[in-house]
Amino acid sequence: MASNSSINEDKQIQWLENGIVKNYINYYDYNEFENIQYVGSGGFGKVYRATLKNSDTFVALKYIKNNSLFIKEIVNEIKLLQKANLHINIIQFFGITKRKNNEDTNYLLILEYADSGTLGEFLKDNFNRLDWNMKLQFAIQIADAVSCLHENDIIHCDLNAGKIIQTTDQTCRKYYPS
Ligand SMILES: Nc1ncnc2c1ncn2[C@@H]1O[C@H](COP(=O)(O)OP(=O)(O)OP(=O)(O)O)[C@@H](O)[C@H]1O
Repeated sequence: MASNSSINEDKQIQWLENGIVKNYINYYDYNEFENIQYVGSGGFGKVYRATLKNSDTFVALKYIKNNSLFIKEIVNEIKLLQKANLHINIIQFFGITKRKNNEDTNYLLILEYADSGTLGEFLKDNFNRLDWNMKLQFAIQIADAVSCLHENDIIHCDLNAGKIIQTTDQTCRKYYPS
């Protein structure tokens, strides 16, 4: 008899596969990515930087470990990201891809790539150089993004300077609503 966790896992995988077939989730073939480089690890898996073939634009590929807990997590993250996908200070979600790993299939989220590290790293190096105008800009952007999350009934639960990542344009900060 199938256990509860494997039934749940099947349901989550079904949701992902339906999303691909019915086009409520954009799907990209893993072979379309190149220049794949490791960026860092989090609680749920690893993050890589990559480009799509024939494109110079970087994306982040967030690999989620393959078991029922993490499949649930990836489905949850996709639902959250799709709700808050249009805010300038929230990392954009582009779709998913799949990577075959022997018998297993791993799903990866395709996200906008933030190329300038975390706000925490930035503050470590620049804290004494910040003027009030910059501090105000940070506060406005953070409050604006959090307000967008709350309008969509999302609570971040772990917002800190290590979870805020930056793009080259140092005036634009991005948040990841997981
Ligand atoms: N879209 C992205 N662009 C650039 N770097 C990213 C992106 N997403 C995550 N990273 C970096 O990859 C690393 C792992 O991120 P990840 O989101 O998996 O872990 P985390 O921030 O600890 O959150 P979690 O609570 O999900 O474990 C971190 O160093 C993070 O700054």
